[in-house]
Amino acid sequence: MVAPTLSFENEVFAKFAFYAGVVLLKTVIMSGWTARYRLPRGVFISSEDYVGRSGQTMKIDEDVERTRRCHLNDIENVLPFVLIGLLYVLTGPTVASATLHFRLFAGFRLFHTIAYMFILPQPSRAIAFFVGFGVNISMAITVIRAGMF
Ligand SMILES: N[C@@H](CCC(=O)N[C@@H](CS)C(=O)NCC(=O)O)C(=O)O
Repeated sequence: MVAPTLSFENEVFAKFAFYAGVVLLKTVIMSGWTARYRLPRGVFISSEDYVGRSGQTMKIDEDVERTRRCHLNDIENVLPFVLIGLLYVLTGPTVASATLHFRLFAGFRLFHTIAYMFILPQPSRAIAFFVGFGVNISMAITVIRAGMF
């Protein structure tokens, strides 16, 4: 068995890097998604953004706000996944168990964005959130137990 290191020699780490990369990229893309609504609609976040745009005033746009909420929800969940996941890799989980955790998190995080941005009926977004939340809790418990014993 390969020692549980943060190295691509370690299959668990390689899988973690792949899925963490996917969800981090998705989080980064949310900025572009927000801009896609802001620019054509002339909806900006701060007063200085309106300088030189005659006739445009500050306003709230539901699509911009929805995209911002989706982005914030990613930040609330993806950053803990990356941090807890790194520690979890070092606990030496089996490849099967770790892959299940990573796939569930990444898959349901992507689904959370689809449910939020395309306004799927609840509880679709709530389910997507709770699966990812459960993965983070499960990995955190594994890390805490490994540190205790
Ligand atoms: N910060 C979240 C914590 C709970 C959470 O993430 N809930 C999920 C499932 S309902 C969600 O998609 N919340 C919407 C959001 O964060 O904008 C909130 O205020 O809702």
